[in-house]
Amino acid sequence: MSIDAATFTARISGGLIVSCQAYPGEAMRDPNTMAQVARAAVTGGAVAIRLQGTADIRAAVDLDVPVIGLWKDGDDGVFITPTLEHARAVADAGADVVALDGTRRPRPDGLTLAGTIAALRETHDVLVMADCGSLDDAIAAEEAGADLLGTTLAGYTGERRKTPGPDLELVAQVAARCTRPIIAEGRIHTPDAAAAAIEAGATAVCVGTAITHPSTITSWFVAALDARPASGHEGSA
Ligand SMILES: CC(=O)N[C@H](C=O)[C@@H](O)[C@H](O)[C@H](O)COP(=O)(O)O
Repeated sequence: MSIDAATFTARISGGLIVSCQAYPGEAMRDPNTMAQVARAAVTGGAVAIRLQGTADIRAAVDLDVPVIGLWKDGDDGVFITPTLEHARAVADAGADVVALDGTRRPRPDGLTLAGTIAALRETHDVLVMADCGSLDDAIAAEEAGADLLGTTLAGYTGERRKTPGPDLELVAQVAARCTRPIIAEGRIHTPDAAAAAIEAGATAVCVGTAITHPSTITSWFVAALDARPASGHEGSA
């Protein structure tokens, strides 16, 4: 399905987008598994789903909420849908919105962000979400023609401190300077943090790890238990 920017924005406004991703080598790295997790998130009220990889996007074509698709190639530098070719493949797989690196860093194919978005639009009727790491990124991405601005890369590009929770200061800065809808994304680990991101000016929030990455969630609980002095009630043998 193709969806226009106004309709998409209305659908996600004030809502929760759930990012369903498993990383290379992980137990849940399987398109059908991710599609099932996505369906469960929709049951819980997700207004849109973010999926990584063309196979995962194709496996979730039956979702009745819009899909934000991306293709991570590597994990260093420009790796979120880094080239026009990646962006076209994500659109071909059926994503309604193509999320791509929205930073000002050089892209591996030598295109600018504006050139990438323009060329993608020549061949595909999709929206573009720019994953940004700073206010300057967001301003440049808006000028380049992005439909949506994400704070996805805040804390990962060297321009912003990696805050323990969401970078609410950046959300507020982007809201004050830019006109495109803002998706607050990155390290939103609690319902209160999600609400705070909307208060800071986000149009919608996107949560990944805290909902869909059981290994990390488990490690949070384990760390909390390990941090306690050894005094648990062990019962009698
Ligand atoms: C920086 C980067 O590579 N972010 C990725 C973007 O798709 C994902 O690994 C994150 O899980 C996603 O942004 C959601 O964030 P969080 O998992 O913190 O809720």
